[in-house]
Order: sequence, then structure tokens, then C-alpha cells
Amino acid sequence: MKNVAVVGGGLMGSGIAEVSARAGHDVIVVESSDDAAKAALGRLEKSLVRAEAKGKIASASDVLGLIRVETDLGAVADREVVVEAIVEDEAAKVALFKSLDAIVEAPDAILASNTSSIPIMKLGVVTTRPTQVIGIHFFNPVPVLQLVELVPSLLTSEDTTARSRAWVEGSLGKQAIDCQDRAGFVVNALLIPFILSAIRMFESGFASAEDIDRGLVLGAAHPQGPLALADLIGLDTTKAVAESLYDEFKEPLYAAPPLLQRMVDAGLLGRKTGRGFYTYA
Ligand SMILES: CCCCCCC[C@H](O)CC(=O)SCCNC(=O)CCNC(=O)[C@H](O)C(C)(C)COP(=O)([O-])OP(=O)([O-])OC[C@H]1O[C@@H](n2cnc3c(N)ncnc32)[C@H](O)[C@@H]1OP(=O)([O-])[O-]
Ligand SMILES: NC(=O)c1ccc[n+]([C@@H]2O[C@H](COP(=O)([O-])OP(=O)(O)OC[C@H]3O[C@@H](n4cnc5c(N)ncnc54)[C@H](O)[C@@H]3O)[C@@H](O)[C@H]2O)c1
Repeated sequence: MKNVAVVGGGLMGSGIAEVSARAGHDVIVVESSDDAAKAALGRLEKSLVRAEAKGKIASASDVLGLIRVETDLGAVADREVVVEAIVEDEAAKVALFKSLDAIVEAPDAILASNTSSIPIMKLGVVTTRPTQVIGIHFFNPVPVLQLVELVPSLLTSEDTTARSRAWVEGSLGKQAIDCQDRAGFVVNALLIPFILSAIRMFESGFASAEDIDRGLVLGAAHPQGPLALADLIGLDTTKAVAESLYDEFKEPLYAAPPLLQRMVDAGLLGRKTGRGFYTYA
């Protein structure tokens, strides 16, 4: 598969577009507005310039030359694989998969979602080709983290799963694990209660954000603490993902703590807005 589209060029979509172009694919990114398209291009340029400066790629401009950022979803018509990476909102993703089904022409194209927590079946069944709908879940930052979770729904064909595996492992150089189609898959089912517990610990005044994070970095060898990680993920996404797991399992451990809700209401979304549990320059 050489022609790739990524719908949504935010934190994750720009990373998926970057690793696809670095693997030599022709990539189209679709964003929802001109401003969002400009922001996506800015993220791509910044990350590729950094990769060039570190000697990881020969030329940022050559890789950037493989990526087009568009605002018309019709641009994805000729793609062999489309990866959806828009906001974690089930209604928005359902609407998008209906549109993709109508637009994408190749009869065997793969329609993938990078969702963190929404069951893949909910997206597959709104298309006429659920056998070709699969979860391909990348991790943040995409250029750095090796893992991809492959999540076929009950209706996804073995051929779609095999071709998705060949793409992420063979072309992108990632490592895949297989997950069943339950909200949270493998990693988030374990990571989310951990991050939410850290937020509850901070909210209760038990320890400072810095000490909670230093505790996990120095005492459990995590690369960063859970509150810094929530800021990296984005607190809007953190909240949406928690709600989706709560919706699936009705377990209190997945309930979004009030502080998280208030921070999202206030627009304190972490790194992406400059302030979350920490403040960023
Ligand atoms: C309620 C919970 C809700 C969950 C929500 C959903 C979660 C989601 O579905 C799944 C996830 O992703 S879960 C989240 C999973 N994610 C995690 O768990 C992340 C855990 N954290 C980490 O892995 C590390 O702290 C970082 C890699 C973020 C920074 O590393 P550090 O050591 O503190 O800082 P450093 O020394 O600056 O960087 C080291 C190297 O990385 C490179 N680089 C950095 N940022 C980059 C970027 N944006 N782009 C490209 N490259 C980037 C950098 O160039 C350097 O390269 P070099 O060649 O070695 O010089
Ligand atoms: N943030 C993470 O750490 C992380 C990790 C793995 C998976 N994910 C998942 O990836 C997806 C994207 O998350 P993100 O962190 O990149 O979010 P983000 O908010 O950074 O980016 C979402 C982008 O989608 C765009 N968008 C929204 N609706 C659109 C539409 N209809 N058409 C085209 N573009 C549209 C927005 O303009 C925005 O740029 C979510 O499903 C999330 O759960 C996130």
C-alpha cells in the first residue's frame, strides 16, 4: 500500500502522516478548516526539521514533499489506506466513516481508525464494507513509540488484518500486538485507570503534581509521570477516552474525576494549549 490518507492532522494524525511519508508513501492529510490545515503543516514541518537536525532523515523538505494537506475529504478517493485520526467523539467518527464509505473508490481499500477507545464495530457497521474497517492504534509521540495495536472487529476480514499488519510492520517499521475489539484495547485498559488515579491523588491534595510524577519516574522508571503524560496526551482526549471506557464497562475506576472535567471546561488541555497540570512556554 503506497497511497495513504490521514483524516485529522492533529497531534496523532500529523505523526501518522510523518511516519508514512518517512516510509516513502504518498500521503494526503485532510483537515477540517484552513486554519487547522495550516497548524497541521506547521506540526509536520517542526517535527521533520527536528528529525533532520538529529540525522534521522536526510532531508525534511524531501519528506514534506510527499505530504499534501487538504480540506476537501474528496481528496481521499484514490487512497489504498485511510487512517482516521479526528477527535475522540463517536458521533463525529460515525459521520466520517459514512462519508469515507461513499468517497473511497478502491474496492479493497482499508478504512482504519486510530481511536483510543471507541469499539471498531461501531464504525464498521455504518459502512457497506465492515470487513475492511479495522483499528490501527498508534502511540504518542508516533515517530518515537514503536507499538501499534491492531484491532479487528468481529466483522473485519483476515485479509484486512493481514494487510494492515504488513503495512505497519513491513512498511512503517512498527511492532504490532493483536487486541480484541473492546473499549481501551490492551494498553489503554491498563493505562487509563493509572492516569485517572494519579489525577484523583492530586485532586485530593495527597501529594503535589511534581511529587506524584517524580515518584513514578524515579521509583518505577517511567519515562515521564502520569500527570505530565496526561498533559502530553491532551486533557480533552484523556477525558473523552475515560468517558468512553466508563460507557463500556460502568466501572468507577474509569470515571473522569471532577478536576479533569473542570480543567477541560476551562480550556486547560495540557501541552496543546500551554497549560494543564504544568505550564509550558
Ligand atoms: C485517562 C488516560 C487517557 C489515555 C488517552 C489515550 C492514549 C492513547 O490512545 C495511547 C497513547 O499514546 S498513551 C501515551 C503513550 N506515550 C507515552 O507513554 C510517552 C511516554 N514518554 C516518553 O516516551 C518520553 O517522555 C518522550 C518520548 C515523550 C520524551 O522523551 P524525553 O527523553 O523526556 O525527552 P527528549 O530527550 O526530548 O526525547 C527523547 C527522544 O524522543 C524524541 N521526541 C520527543 N518528542 C518527540 C515528538 N513529539 N516527535 C518526535 N520525536 C520526539 C526526541 O527527539 C528524542 O530523540 P533522540 O533521538 O533520542 O534524541
Ligand atoms: N493524544 C494521544 O496521545 C492519542 C494517542 C493515540 C490515539 N489517539 C487518538 O487519536 C485521535 C486524534 O487524537 P489527537 O490527540 O491527534 O487529537 P487532536 O485534537 O490533536 O487532533 C484532532 C484533529 O482532527 C481534526 N478534525 C476534527 N474533526 C475533523 C473532521 N471531521 N475532518 C478532518 N479533521 C477533523 C481537528 O481539526 C484536529 O486537528 C483520537 O481518536 C484519539 O483518541 C490519541
